[in-house]
Amino acid sequence: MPRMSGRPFVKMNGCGNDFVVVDALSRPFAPDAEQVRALSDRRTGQGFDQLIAIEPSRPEQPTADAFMRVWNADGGAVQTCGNALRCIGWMLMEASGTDSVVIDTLGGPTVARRAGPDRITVDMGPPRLDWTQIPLSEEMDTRGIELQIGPIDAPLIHTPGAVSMGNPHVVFFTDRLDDAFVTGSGSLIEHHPLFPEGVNVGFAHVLAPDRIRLRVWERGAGLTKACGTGACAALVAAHRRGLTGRRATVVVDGGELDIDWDETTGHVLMTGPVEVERTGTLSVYAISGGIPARR
Ligand SMILES: N[C@H](CCC[C@H](N)C(=O)O)C(=O)O
Repeated sequence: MPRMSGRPFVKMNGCGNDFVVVDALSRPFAPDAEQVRALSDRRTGQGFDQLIAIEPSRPEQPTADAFMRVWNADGGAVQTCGNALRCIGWMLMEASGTDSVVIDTLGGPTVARRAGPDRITVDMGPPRLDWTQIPLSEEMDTRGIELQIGPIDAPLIHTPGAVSMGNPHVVFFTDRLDDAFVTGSGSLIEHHPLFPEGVNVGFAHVLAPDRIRLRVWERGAGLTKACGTGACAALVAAHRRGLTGRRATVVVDGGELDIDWDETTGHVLMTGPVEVERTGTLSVYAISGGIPARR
């Protein structure tokens, strides 16, 4: 892996959703899908849910402090990542000594602000709710789309909400959150033809009007410990169904996220922790002949 090995990185996570972060502000970083997959391997690579590059802002968003590029563990480049936006926001604020930064993504610009020690609030912008914005392959009411899992006459789960936070989400309301059900159902739906760009699949159990337990089978990464955009999508979908207010604590495997669908701006604010795990240099190992060989 001549172009990647030796590149410094920072390993971070937000509620356990973990990232390898590369600084590409002054030196381009353009791994191909195969290299991303190799780096994502938790045995022979660095291991991560998403790979993140911090790049100079794009001409389309000159007021942004930086552009955040996201790859899923499966090698696919995607629009955005909520938990990573908190981590990158924290890094940029630490570096600049400011209390807020604008981070542009393929899913649109966002604003990150300090919310306490190692806690960041990200204004994720407005949810996109039209079927063409999810996107879906046919016109449907995104408050409850025609989709189900299980026998036609006795579905196990059905009529999920559909929301885009710059990336596509479908949210089922159910109390079945065990690994087998989430993994089995999520992997079935992730590439369903109703979602031309694939989809992140949320399983939300509404515990109270201000509290949701959520697990997410992520597009391109599988079952993760947390999904920031998924938590935003779950709150928006729940409120649209009259199941919660406009604010809720979303309890994910790796912690809690506070989500607020602001009535005045229509924007979704996500607040949660950031954690630095370690630093290192990119490399992958090929096990050839039983002897690890650095490439
Ligand atoms: N799997 C997502 C990207 C990462 C989203 C998630 N990790 C988050 O914190 O928002 C997608 O393909 O759209």
